[in-house]
This record gives sequence, structure tokens and C-alpha cells, in this order.
Amino acid sequence: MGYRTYTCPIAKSCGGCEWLAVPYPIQLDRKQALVEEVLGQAARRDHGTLEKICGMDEPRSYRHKAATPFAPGSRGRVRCGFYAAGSHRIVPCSSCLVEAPGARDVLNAVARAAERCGIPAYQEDRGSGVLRHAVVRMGYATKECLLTVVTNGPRLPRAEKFVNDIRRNQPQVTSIVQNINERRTNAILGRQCITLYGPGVMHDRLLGCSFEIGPTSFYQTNPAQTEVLYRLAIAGAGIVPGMRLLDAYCGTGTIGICAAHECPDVEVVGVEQVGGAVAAARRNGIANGLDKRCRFVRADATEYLVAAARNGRAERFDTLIMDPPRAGSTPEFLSAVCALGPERVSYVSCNVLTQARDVELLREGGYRLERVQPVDMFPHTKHVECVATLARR
Ligand SMILES: C[S@@+](CC[C@H](N)C(=O)[O-])C[C@H]1O[C@@H](n2cnc3c(N)ncnc32)[C@H](O)[C@@H]1O
Repeated sequence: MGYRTYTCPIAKSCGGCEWLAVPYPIQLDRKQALVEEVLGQAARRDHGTLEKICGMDEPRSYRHKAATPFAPGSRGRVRCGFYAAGSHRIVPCSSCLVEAPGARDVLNAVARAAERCGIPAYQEDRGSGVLRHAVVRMGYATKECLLTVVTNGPRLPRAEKFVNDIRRNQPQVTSIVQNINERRTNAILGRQCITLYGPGVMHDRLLGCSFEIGPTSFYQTNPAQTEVLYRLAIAGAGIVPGMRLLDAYCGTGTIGICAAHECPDVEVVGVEQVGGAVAAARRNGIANGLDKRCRFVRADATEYLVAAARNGRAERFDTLIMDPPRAGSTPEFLSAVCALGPERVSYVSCNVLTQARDVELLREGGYRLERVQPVDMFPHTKHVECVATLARR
């Protein structure tokens, strides 16, 4: 790919791809250097390795989830696009370099349908209007497409006409869901969902397993690199037949189910706090014929593990995969891990700073940092994902 850079007509105003002007190999070098700076010393002290970052061959069209805010324009128009960097000013966008083909067309079609149906866009400063955001998820291994339309309350005027308009203009949309968010907040999604068309979910496949994805469930946005990441996470857990694996912060159960699919006789317990994600994880276990070996628990991961450590031998885990949110895990969770003593910990993170902090507690609690493997899930941004593999000393 050499040192070519990519161009985008709205690069200057859009806040999305802050490194677009930086050649991709240099972006990868920068991410490698960050991981080296944050985790390199611990790896060296433990005689572990810091591997070269896994980048993408073609760092475009990788985002299978796209979103837009809406705002009122003049004469009944509905504006949509991206927020300009550091502001809530909307920059229109007809196509985006990093999004899956067609994703932006679906979002723009929602705005045009709203104009034709007279559905007013949300006015952020007043908290008035109806249409707040739209989020689209495109299948990677399937042709399914789930559109979520976020409204400022349960009322969606001319809903049937609106849905038919979107379907007519964007026939690739396989399901449309209304999500209600009445809070004056920057969070896009509210809790309540009403299915307007189709099954209300979509399906995708990763590493030979099929997954149901709902409007509010976490699902990685770069599926090609997700397969790379999951392979590394599963390999890092050193799974052998007969083991009991804990998949902590499991979302819809994707990592644990892929691990169970790959390794016969392995028993998986997944822990996740979002009820909808746990319900989807259970359905995913059944859909993949793995429900006998994969059990999903709705709980706060820290509370679950602290209780498991208290139960001692009754809750044995031979190996652990953990994938917490950006804020990382908690000292209580990590100290319960050290008390339970799984042979290996495979720690997946989208924030190496909190990961390094947590790795330090695991090292103090008896683990050796064996391997650090960065993965580029978000080309043209400064974000880097990382799998840290630890083994009990
Ligand atoms: C980075 S996502 C990983 C999900 C999953 N492993 C995947 O790859 O799709 C983090 C997950 O942790 C969940 N989570 C956040 N805080 C939690 C907590 N305290 N206890 C349990 N789960 C939590 C979130 O709801 C989210 O599903």
C-alpha cells in the first residue's frame, strides 16, 4: 500500500478520521509506539514479547456500523451527517471512506423520508422535535441491514408512510426499529425499542458462528479485524479440551461462543451486565448448537467474580478471557481473578492505558505478562486495540 494517503471531501470539518492525512504504515508505527510505551517495560521485565501490530490490508470500508444525528434545516429540511470536530454543528456527508458501502445512503434516506413525511428533526437546545439519530448496522457475512431510528418520545407521526418510504428507497434494509430516547443527553440510544419492520434484529457470522445483533447490543464495528482479534484472544487463553473458560464482559457472547465452537469439550460461562445482550447471548448459544456448553449470566462482572472467589473451589475457572469497556476493569475484579487463579488471562482492550493499569495488578497478584499483541480496529484514528496474554507464575 506504500505511503499513499486517502482523501475525503469533508476531512477538514468532520471529526471522524483524525489521522487520514497520515500514511497508513506510519499510523501503524504510531500505534505500535504507544503500546510499546505503555506495556513494553512490563513485557520486557517478564521476558514477554511485544508483537508487531496487525493492520488491515485495505483500511477502507471497514465500519459496519454508521450513525447520524438529525437537526432541523430551513423550510422543513432535515439535516444529517457528522458532527464537526469538537462541536454539534452537522456536516453533510454523501459517502464515507471508512464505512461499509451503502451505509451512508441508508442514513441520508432516513432524512429524506422524514422530510417527505413531515417528521420534524430534534432541536437539541430546546429538547423539541422528534427525530434525533439513526444508526445502521450492515452485515459482514450476511446481507442483513438493521436500521434504528431514535426518537424523542414514543410518538412517531406517519410511521407507516415513513417506513414504506425508507424501504422503497433502500431495499437492502431488512429491519427497522424505533428507539426512544427522551433524556437530554449526548447518549444516542434510549432503553425502549419498538420494531417497525422485520425481525427487529440482524444476524452476522464470525469465525464460523452466527450471531444475532439487536439495536442496543454491543457488536464490534470492524468485523474483519474482529476475527483477527478473537483468534488472538482465544489462542491467548490456551484452551484445551475439558477446560472451563470464563468470558467476562461478554456482550452477546461472541468470544466465548467462538471459543466453544473451536474447542470441543470446553465449557464457557459468560458474564455481562446488559440484560438484552445476555438474552441475545443465550439465543446465540442455541443458534450455534452450543447452549449445553455455553451459559450466560446477567451480572456485574466484579460482583460475579468476587462471589465466585468467595465460593472457592465450587467456581473453578481454568482460563479467563476479559474484554471490559474503555474504563477497564476494577481492582476488586482483578484481585478476585488472582484469588481464583485461572492458568491464563487473555485481556482484550480498546484502551491500552487502562489495560496497562489492570495488567500491573495482575502481575502483582502472581501473573506474568507473556505476550502483547496490538490490533488495528480503527484505521485513520488514534485508537488501538490490544490483546495482553498473561500466565500464572
Ligand atoms: C468492549 S465490550 C465487549 C463485548 C464482547 N466481548 C464483544 O467482543 O462483543 C464490553 C462489554 O462489557 C459490558 N460491561 C460493561 N461494564 C460491565 C460490568 N461492570 N459487568 C459486566 N459487563 C459489563 C458492556 O455492556 C459490553 O457488552
